[in-house]
Amino acid sequence: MSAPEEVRPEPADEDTAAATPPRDGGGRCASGTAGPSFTPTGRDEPVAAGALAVLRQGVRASPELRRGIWWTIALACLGGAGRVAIPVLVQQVLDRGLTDGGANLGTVQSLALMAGVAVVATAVVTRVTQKRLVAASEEALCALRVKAFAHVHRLSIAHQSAEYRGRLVSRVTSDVETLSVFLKWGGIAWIVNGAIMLATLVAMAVYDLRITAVLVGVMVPLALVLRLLQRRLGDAHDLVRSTVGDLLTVVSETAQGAAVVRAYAIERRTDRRVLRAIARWREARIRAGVIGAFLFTSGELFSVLAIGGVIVTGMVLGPGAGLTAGQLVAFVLLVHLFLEPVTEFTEIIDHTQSAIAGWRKVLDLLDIPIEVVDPDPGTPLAPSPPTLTVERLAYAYQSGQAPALEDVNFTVEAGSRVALVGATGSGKTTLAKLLTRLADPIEGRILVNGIDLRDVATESLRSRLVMVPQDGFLFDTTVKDNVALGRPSATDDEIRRVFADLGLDAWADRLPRGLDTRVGQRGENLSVGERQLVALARAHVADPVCLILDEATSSVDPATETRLSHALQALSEGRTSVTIAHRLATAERADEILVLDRGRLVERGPHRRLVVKDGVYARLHASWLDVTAGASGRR
Ligand SMILES: Nc1ncnc2c1ncn2[C@@H]1O[C@H](COP(=O)(O)OP(=O)(O)OP(=O)(O)O)[C@@H](O)[C@H]1O
Repeated sequence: MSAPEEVRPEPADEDTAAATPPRDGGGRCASGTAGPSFTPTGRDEPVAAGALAVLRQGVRASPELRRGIWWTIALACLGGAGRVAIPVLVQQVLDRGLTDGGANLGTVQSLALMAGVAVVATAVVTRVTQKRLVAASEEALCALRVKAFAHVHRLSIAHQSAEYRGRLVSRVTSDVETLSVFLKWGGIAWIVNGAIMLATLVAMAVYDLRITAVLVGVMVPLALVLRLLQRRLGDAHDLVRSTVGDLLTVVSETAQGAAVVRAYAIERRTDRRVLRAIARWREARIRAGVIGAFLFTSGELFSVLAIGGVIVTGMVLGPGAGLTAGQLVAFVLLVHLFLEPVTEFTEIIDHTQSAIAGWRKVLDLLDIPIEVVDPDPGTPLAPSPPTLTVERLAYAYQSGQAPALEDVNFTVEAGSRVALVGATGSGKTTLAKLLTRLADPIEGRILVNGIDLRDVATESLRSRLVMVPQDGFLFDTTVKDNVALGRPSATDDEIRRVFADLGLDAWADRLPRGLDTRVGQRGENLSVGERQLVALARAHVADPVCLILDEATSSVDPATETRLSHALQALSEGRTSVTIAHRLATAERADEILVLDRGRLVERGPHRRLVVKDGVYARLHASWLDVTAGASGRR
């Protein structure tokens, strides 16, 4: 593995190309045109939305932040006023309590008491303000995470590809996290520090207008420098957020594909890819850090210049300036109070820009339109096997891209078993996803018992029409719990009966701890075929009236193959089923076969008829026979 230092970012390398799909005019497409209207990566570059616009949108997206905010601001300003009051009280003690005739004990005592009360009250008010801020920001952050997570789940399948997963994780986790410091401190500090500086300026101007004017004069260039740097810092933080997303994408993909990486001995290439992503992230952070550091030192530098300016002006004006001893001391304290927020501002700007960059990314995610809108209330489906009618169906993942499905028409009779076959990339999975409404067609419609799928009540759709995906995703819990996900109310006996119905009871009994065997992360303790067995049991316990099945493509051992095919047959009994058939036997057993070729339905009919035609199915069948013969020859 090469050292990270040797790695240099290569903007136009293969990985960038892989991680950044071509942009199509910002990823948007006109309404009614093909495909989703957003390309997640398309927005990962700094966008034009200004910081204030992001803040406004952000607060709108997190109403928790507005709750009681005026009280918090009022308390924060009260705390600020308390801090400004101390120098004024000190001045009063010096000028009114200590006169030429000696100390005026009564005045000193009452002023000292007032100062004491001011100090305690300021501390209490500041603590209450902090508590309110922390509570409001944690509530807002939690709600924002939940909202972003829920949004990710409702996104169309075009946004759910593995390529974007890392970025989506980054949006829900680290991008939201950038808001934390800003919401707990930075946001309110803008208001409080601004108020303290204003109040201090007024107090100083009352004591001496000339010295105050010098102080302001020194600070004006700093304001210009800060403004200039702030924009650059914003861009730098935007880049940091984008590179974090890219890094998570590469790392999650590499971790998920660890077996393939090892199998093909592509560790070095994979390492290089990860290191390149790390290098891009590191460089982006360094750039943001350098600008942030420059900002901070600028604040320090101008503070020193301001103090110097005040001292020199004081000396030039001399004793004839007309300032009392108390006013002089108060003035020095006020200068200190004025400069404290100035240096703090440089830090706040850094946090603010980082938060704005993160917020922008999260808001962009929430901005991705939900294309599959739940009907309200929607029509429930009858509890009997439905007839499926597909009319002029078309779908494209991206605008401008060749459609994955085009002008597809067919009917699946109630209770019949249909096999979907076709070469890889012919559109089988896309059709299955449209049949289960993971996305809506861009043209045409799907009818279930004459009801447009878009009008079917969501709960009814999910319980009556179930999809068993190819990878049969399992959660890191027991076999029983994974099956129970199909119907959480299912009892242990019912789950055992499901395995018996599918002829899988003997297999389940042979598992190390029967149905209580843990399946590991993503079900990795089980083989691909066994995972699908559990997924079939899960579908059976849900007791749907219509099944959309995607057979596992990986070759499985003969015993599991037999179990799978028996279980599939038992599962589709008395149900309308559409199975993406990757196996000869499944296609042969179906009542009807639909043959897809480059997104179009090119043949349909029973096996015996299609196999004798000189068409796509006959060729597929011939190649299956070859593969099967080769496999049995090897055995
Ligand atoms: N998330 C996606 N974004 C963009 N294009 C996609 C996406 N998923 C699939 N496609 C494209 O849509 C077309 C149909 O893909 P689909 O997965 O439906 O084919 P398939 O017949 O199921 O293939 P296989 O048998 O290999 O699973 C292909 O050209 C594919 O590249």
